[in-house]
Amino acid sequence: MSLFYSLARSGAQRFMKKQGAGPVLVQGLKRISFSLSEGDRMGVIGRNGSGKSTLLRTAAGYLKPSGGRLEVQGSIGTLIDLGIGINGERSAKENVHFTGKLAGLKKAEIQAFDEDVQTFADIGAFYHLPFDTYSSGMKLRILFAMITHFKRDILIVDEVFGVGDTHFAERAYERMTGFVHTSKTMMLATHSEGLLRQFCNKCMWLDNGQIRALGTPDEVLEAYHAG
Ligand SMILES: Nc1ncnc2c1ncn2[C@@H]1O[C@H](COP(=O)(O)OP(=O)(O)OP(=O)(O)O)[C@@H](O)[C@H]1O
Repeated sequence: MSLFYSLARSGAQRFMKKQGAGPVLVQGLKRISFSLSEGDRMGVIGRNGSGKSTLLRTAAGYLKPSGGRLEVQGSIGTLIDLGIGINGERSAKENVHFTGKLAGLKKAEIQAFDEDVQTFADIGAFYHLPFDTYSSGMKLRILFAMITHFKRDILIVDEVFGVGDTHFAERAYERMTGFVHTSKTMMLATHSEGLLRQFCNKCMWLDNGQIRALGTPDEVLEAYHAG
């Protein structure tokens, strides 16, 4: 599949129009082709701007491929953006209850969901204040606790761990290990070779929106370091 970002409403487009040029498009992905089976955990590596987030967002269904096709079977849990699916004017507690209701949970299950998120996130009284008032690390704690509460067939995680502190990273790592083993498939964009080796059996190296290498983490990391 391929993906172009359209800059139709941007200043760049207005400038190009004055020059008599056509629509401005940025190619995010170029003829990407891969398949993952149950049990596969693929790490996605590459330099800044290489297309990792674009690939994950497309796989999660937030972006539609401009060409080609995407087939996904199973429920998807994502940790891609620290705001997606959250009402910023509501507290974490209210968001948890809303998400629980939307997922069709019973009252006791929502209560358990609430307690789990509150305990794991450990953000004190902020749990009752609007989400928009949280720091990035606090948002990560809440969202991470929320998505890992549910069992999912497919887990798609972008490099968001960077905003968490060491204390959170240690606990998240532990919870993630358990969670990864209950999900069937995972995609993880990361700059951390530790995470890659710990959680992944496959690795994709993206360069300028294209696949440079696809194989085991050891094979791909070797190629990546060789340049
Ligand atoms: N909303 C957007 N509109 C236009 N172009 C975009 C948009 N988002 C990303 N791009 C472009 O798509 C390409 C891939 O970006 P992407 O964010 O997927 O890279 P990345 O590998 O995740 O980078 P990083 O490691 O910095 O997070 C880049 O050229 C970027 O400028």
